[in-house]
Amino acid sequence: GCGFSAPAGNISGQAAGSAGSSAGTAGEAAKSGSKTLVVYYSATGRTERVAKVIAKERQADIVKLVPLPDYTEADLDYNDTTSRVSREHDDAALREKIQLEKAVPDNWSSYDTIFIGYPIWWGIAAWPVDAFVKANDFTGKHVVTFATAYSSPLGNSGKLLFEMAGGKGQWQDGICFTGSLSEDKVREWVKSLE
Ligand SMILES: Cc1cc2nc3c(=O)[nH]c(=O)nc-3n(C[C@H](O)[C@H](O)[C@H](O)COP(=O)(O)O)c2cc1C
Repeated sequence: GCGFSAPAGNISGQAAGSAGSSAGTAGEAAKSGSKTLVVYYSATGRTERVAKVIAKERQADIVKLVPLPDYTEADLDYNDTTSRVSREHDDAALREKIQLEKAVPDNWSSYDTIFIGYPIWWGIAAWPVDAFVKANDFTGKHVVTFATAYSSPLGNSGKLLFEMAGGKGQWQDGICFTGSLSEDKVREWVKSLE
């Protein structure tokens, strides 16, 4: 078995754009000169939803990682042992060959905090993120990982990415959102980091 079960429910719709303002957060960030970037990969949109809430909450820039070529629905079929993800899962050499449309975000050196988001694939970070982590220097940066999954935790996904980054930067395990996504829960988590 693949060790994970189907989601308990669909993404629950939360009204976007609450009346709450994050101006205070932005003000504090501006004062300390801190600049945040949210970088994510998302195959089916769940991690993207979380990433957008984080970026809004932190007044951060946001960048989506796009694999070249991108994954089709058939590529993502983990029940098919011959699908692209299944073959990549079985063969680390294939994972290492994955290219991104753009691996180095614009103005990389201007950010001191980087949120990295990804879906959990077979217990680890979806591997399109690997190419991003390997292509950038995290020296002096504070990194927070986050993920979405049906049921799996972050596990050692963050530790593995930290190793791929050559042990550079100050990395902190964030959170893995499972089951139905709640934008309120994402906001709560972001606030708890401050
Ligand atoms: C190839 C593949 C492997 C997956 N492996 C796991 C897993 O090990 N544990 C889990 O809980 N969910 C797993 N899932 C489910 C995804 O983690 C989950 O649907 C995630 O929220 C998708 O995020 P996205 O919409 O940003 O791509 C897997 C999905 C795919 C496509």
